[in-house]
Amino acid sequence: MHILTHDEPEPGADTPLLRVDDISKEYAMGEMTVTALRHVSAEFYRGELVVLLGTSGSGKSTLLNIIGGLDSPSSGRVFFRDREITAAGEEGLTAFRRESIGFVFQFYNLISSLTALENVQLVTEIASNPMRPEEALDLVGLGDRLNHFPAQLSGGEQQRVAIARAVAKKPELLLCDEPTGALDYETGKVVLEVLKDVNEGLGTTTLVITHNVSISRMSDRVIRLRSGSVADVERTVGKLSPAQLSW
Ligand SMILES: Nc1ncnc2c1ncn2[C@@H]1O[C@H](COP(=O)(O)OP(=O)(O)OP(=O)(O)O)[C@@H](O)[C@H]1O
Repeated sequence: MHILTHDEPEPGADTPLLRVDDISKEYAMGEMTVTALRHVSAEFYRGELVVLLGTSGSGKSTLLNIIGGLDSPSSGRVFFRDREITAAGEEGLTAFRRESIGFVFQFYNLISSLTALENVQLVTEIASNPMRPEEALDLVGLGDRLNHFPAQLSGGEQQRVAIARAVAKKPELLLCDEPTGALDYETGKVVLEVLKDVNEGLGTTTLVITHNVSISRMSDRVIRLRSGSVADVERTVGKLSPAQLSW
């Protein structure tokens, strides 16, 4: 049975890898102001797999983009270990994204004129301590598709190339925005298996945005957003593997 208990830090993992401290985000839309996030605080620990759950418009992507240094909050602070990334400046943010963060989006964002291997090489060439691109593609089960172009790959395979590209630089934090949103049920599960393997095999702290409550059962913790606020944080007891999930 799946039981959730209230949030407690993992034993021995009391220093968060990343901490979001009272962030709010407002967008000016002509005369109007849209509030995407309201006083959100959260902590993410090394090696965790955290699911960010919430209905459309609840602020999930905004939070993920701020965590990854793609966007900045209107107020509040974000710390990566003891470094305040909200005070980093453009150059510091670029280095943070390049070295420490891997992104996986719903639509794979591969370069169509480059092979799977070349798409991954784009990242490994600029990272300071990457794995070999072949190794990254092997990790996602695509060691035999190195020279395929995106159009010669299925949606699930393209998403696995995108995951290989994101993890090849050995980021400490992998941020995934609806990674199975464009995939059918079975293919989605294969992609979730790859994310689990990366999380467990490499110890990469992983955040996964989803609308799908069932996917939260493969997480260590679930953070639920509602109208831009954290509605609930729960630890998953009786974690399931993606193969055991159904929806
Ligand atoms: N660039 C922007 N300009 C104006 N408003 C924005 C912008 N980005 C997001 N918003 C608004 O902020 C709120 C939160 O958006 P966000 O994309 O973070 O939600 P979400 O939970 O990820 O939704 P979805 O599941 O549909 O992707 C929404 O009301 C959205 O319309």
